[in-house]
Amino acid sequence: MSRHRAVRNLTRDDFDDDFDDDYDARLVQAMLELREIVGDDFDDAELEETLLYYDYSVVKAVRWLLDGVDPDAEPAPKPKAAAPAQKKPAAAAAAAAAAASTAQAQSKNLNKGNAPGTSSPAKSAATTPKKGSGNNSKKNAGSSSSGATTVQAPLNVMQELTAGVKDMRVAAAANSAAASGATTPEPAAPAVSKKRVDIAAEYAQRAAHLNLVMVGHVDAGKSTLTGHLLYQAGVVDDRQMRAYHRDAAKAGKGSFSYAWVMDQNEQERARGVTIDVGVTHLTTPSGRKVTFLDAPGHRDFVPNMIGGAAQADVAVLVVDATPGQVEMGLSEGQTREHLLLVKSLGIPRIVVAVNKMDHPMVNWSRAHFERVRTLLASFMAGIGYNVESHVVFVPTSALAGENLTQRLPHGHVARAWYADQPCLLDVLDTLPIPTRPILKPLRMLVTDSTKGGMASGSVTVWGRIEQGSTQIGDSVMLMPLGQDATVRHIEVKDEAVKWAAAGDHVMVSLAGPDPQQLSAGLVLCARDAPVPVTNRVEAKILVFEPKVPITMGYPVILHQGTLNEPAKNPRVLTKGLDRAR
Ligand SMILES: Nc1nc2c(ncn2[C@@H]2O[C@H](COP(=O)(O)OP(=O)(O)OP(=O)(O)O)[C@@H](O)[C@H]2O)c(=O)[nH]1
Repeated sequence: MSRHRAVRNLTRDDFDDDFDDDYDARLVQAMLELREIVGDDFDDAELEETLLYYDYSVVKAVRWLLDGVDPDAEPAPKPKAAAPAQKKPAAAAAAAAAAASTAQAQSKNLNKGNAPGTSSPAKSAATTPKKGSGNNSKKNAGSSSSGATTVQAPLNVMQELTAGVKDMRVAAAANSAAASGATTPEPAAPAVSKKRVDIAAEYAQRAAHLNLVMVGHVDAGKSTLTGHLLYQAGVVDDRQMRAYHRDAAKAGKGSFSYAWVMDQNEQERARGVTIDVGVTHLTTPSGRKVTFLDAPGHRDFVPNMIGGAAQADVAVLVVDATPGQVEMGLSEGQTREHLLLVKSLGIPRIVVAVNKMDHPMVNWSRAHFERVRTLLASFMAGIGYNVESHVVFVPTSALAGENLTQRLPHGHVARAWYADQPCLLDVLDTLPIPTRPILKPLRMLVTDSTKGGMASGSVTVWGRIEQGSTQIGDSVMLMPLGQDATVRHIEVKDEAVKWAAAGDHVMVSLAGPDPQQLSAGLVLCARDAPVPVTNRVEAKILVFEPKVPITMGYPVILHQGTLNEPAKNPRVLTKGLDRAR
């Protein structure tokens, strides 16, 4: 790009002495980034002009070009100049260019003697960018309750507390920002662009998607079951599986070879326990997409398990059918703890895989299966599950791969009592798919992040979209940082996509945010409807079997996705006995 090129009415020669190579490099970099996002619908001059206007901010330029929204617009009484061009008349473009010139000059302290009337940068409300924005603006303003500092409505269950906690965490970090004047940003005018994907329409065409979390006591067989299921479903091919068998046997862990499909890191394999939540996907025979979150069963990793369960629609509880194991898991083990957590997180349905049915002490005995079913059903009913309608029991052998993706074959020892009944995959294929709030403003809880990504100068975040949707080019915001960002790349199930919606586990590359400030627990929000910031959460808490009285000052840890924070000054407002339902 030429260094002295005229940009419509804005000519660099006007202040050539003050442009240096640094500025050229910034412009070239910004041009490249902007081009990557907006595609070929705008010519170089338009991109350059917009970037100059917005002081090289790619995020703002995208906002203007794709959404038709001036990100710097304020409700000023008298517009002083137009925002930069989005296919607009030459006169307006000239005004914008002049304004850009002024803004640029000011930003570099050029003090070139600006013409009267253009002495302030043209960052006031300039043009009404696109039709329809007014109505949406009102709608969004109502739904975002900007500036709220207290979550007012008492919430019904602990699942709601978790939602509230998001705000609390947001507030905790925002408090420091508030000291420097930062507050919950005002909702900006929403965007409507002809280039945008109609996500609601595309979503209606898309295959159903279900998120499952595998929970249960340590060694019940969660990873083996998930790994074997993936192998039988063809997600893991024969060659890969042979390598797992070979490597596991070499390490003296032959019985864990299917678990190695899920337990990928060295520590997990050496210890024979899951530590991190493994995420995998398969497509069922009916075409629905299922995401598996393989949670750790060991008590040391319960916070990781909560992080996984918080992202799930349904829990698959894996229990060891060998004598004494269910009793143990239910008395002090993680079967009990996981069930309580799953219930408190609001997961409405449970599929129980009564596993290790092949074990010589069980040998696919109906009596063992029924014993396990009775014990668990009684416990689950006690914590509020409607076992009849919301819990399904399936006998399985994860190790032998029986009753996972195929029903028990003729001649199988259990056919006398389980003939032609559903295998695990059949059950997963018929579970109801929850309704997703895709039309609400974007909320994605960041569970992990890194500097860099699929495009230069970006950061990458992972998480599940809780509500709303996003697409490439979207203006978004990381809260509570209040940092603007532009969506540059999206992956769902390891595939690049143009958009993603509520329920999707996504990897999103963003242009704009400061990589140093990234952390789990941030919320990626719609720019025009950011999540409100608060430092108080009022919640109704579901308490299971309290062992000590809960009083003022009782220490409370709040879990939000992968983030765990002690609550400050917890106070009990009202007490009441209300059985869990
Ligand atoms: N006999 C028998 N053994 C099984 C079965 N499923 C798993 N196992 C064994 O149980 C042990 C633990 O299996 P994992 O899959 O690692 O158990 P897990 O529940 O994922 O363990 P964590 O994730 O660490 O809680 C391994 O030795 C498996 O081979 C089964 O169906 N039958």
